[in-house]
Amino acid sequence: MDSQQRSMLLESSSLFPPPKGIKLSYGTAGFRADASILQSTVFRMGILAALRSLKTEGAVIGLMITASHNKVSDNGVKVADPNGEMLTQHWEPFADSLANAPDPHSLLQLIADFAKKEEIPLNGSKAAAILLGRDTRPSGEFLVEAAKQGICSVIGAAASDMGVVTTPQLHWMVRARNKDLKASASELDYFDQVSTSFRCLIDLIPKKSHHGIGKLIVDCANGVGGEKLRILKEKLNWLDAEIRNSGEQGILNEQVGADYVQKDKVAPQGFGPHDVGTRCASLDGDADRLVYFTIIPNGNNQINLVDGDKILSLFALFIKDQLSILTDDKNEYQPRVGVVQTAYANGASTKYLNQLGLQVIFTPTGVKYLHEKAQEFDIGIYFEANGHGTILFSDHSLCWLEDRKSTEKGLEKQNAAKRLWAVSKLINQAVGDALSGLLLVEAILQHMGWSVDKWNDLYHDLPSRQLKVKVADRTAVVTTNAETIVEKPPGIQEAITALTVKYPQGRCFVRPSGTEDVVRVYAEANIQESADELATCVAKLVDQFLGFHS
Ligand SMILES: CC(=O)N[C@H]1[C@@H](OP(=O)(O)O)O[C@H](CO)[C@@H](O)[C@@H]1O
Ligand SMILES: [Mg+2]
Repeated sequence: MDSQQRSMLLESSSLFPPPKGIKLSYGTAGFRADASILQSTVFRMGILAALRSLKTEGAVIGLMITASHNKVSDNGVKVADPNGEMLTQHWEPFADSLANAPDPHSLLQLIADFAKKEEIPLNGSKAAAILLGRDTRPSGEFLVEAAKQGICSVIGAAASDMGVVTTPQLHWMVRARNKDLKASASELDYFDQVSTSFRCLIDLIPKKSHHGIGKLIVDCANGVGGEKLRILKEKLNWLDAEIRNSGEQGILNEQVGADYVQKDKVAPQGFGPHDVGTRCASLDGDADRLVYFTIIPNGNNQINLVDGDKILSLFALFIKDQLSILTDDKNEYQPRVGVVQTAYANGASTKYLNQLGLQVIFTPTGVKYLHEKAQEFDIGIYFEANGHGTILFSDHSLCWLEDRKSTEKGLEKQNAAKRLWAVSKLINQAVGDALSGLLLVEAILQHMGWSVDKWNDLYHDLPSRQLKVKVADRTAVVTTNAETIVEKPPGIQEAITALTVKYPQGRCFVRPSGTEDVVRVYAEANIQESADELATCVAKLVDQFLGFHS
């Protein structure tokens, strides 16, 4: 590292002292904490993003400032790699050390050692490019400034501020700039691609199933999704959607949004008995999660939840149908389709997907794991139960589709190829995206002529319950087998198993959250009372083993 670089880093980092007595961790989805303590972390992630760009031959790297579904006073930061995916896991320990370095000199030493090990040129000879985005949190403004200062303290690095965007939009732009070589890919290009491919799917609907499926109402969590959906709606003359909770009045994520709706299984604020019978959807604060629901008549705000597992099942079914039109000759090339879930997937969904003849694979929680697994297939579909997911198409499957849609003689086959091609353009190839996911759900329902109830009837969820337990040190919980078994502390797994076997169709697991300071408990059983009871008993167990008892 040359001396100018050294002094720039020392000088700028002295302006951003880290919070005292707090250990930060990159976690399931980047750093998250109360926004007031995050300036130094975001500044340092600006440096990391610049180093990552230098390491990847000047590829564009993304830096998103968001705390997703967490409360408005929180914020967070995560890095997007060149193809728009989450930062490579191999750099996470470096992110942790950077965030926790106690003073400018130790920070400098860490950077120098890491740059040497990774052979990153730090002499100003190469350029680095970073795209910045943020959600609607007020703290985003000053945190973006901290990120810019971090980026600018690496010689040769330049930041482009994309302003307020959804998390998936930022990932999409990063990918487009690197992979599709659209150097100027912007939000407008995103809207163009998404709306064009959506229209293409609608135009390809066979005439006989062309009957309306009625209005959709979307809860936008008082976050960034409201404004973006409004823009999309203007571009699409076919989208009968009413936008609610767009942030003009209510508070971000407060009794609204996909996380609230999915975890508490109640209607968000602003929804009520007058919405009975209407198809409703909910986005989270940064619009990378999507769930659907309907309001139960006289149900005291209770809902029928149509979660990520059911969105996954709808997508899988549609893709399977189109592929079977396209490849009815068994001698033909058959793309390998795979489905990826986590332990939070409802057992009934896994059973349904298996019955469809699909290969289902489990990974630990966190889209970085699901995404990685889905990439092993020609068409990989992944979803977390909470509504985060997408469909990945391999380069090989895209070439095949491209060829089939132009050379195929039969109209039906040609249309099936065109539909699958449009799906690959509509659905975000970088990360789960509530807006493009919503448009794909709407297009498929319209294609099938299905009501939301018909969709929800694909299978019936096993009753489940999720609880959180505050413990002294959640890192004391170590799990294995895609988080379904607890290895440490010793004895707790045996106790959980002994409780679980008492309930018909019982399934239960615990794991430390990667985004909150809690241990999560998940229980499933044949009836709701049993799922509730099992979850409560296991939560007590967790408290006995790990609670604040001296
Ligand atoms: C049970 C649950 O919903 N967990 C969520 C939550 O992670 P935890 O590690 O469980 O806190 O936030 C992650 C990031 O948004 C998301 O990927 C994950 O699915
Ligand atoms: Mg989110």
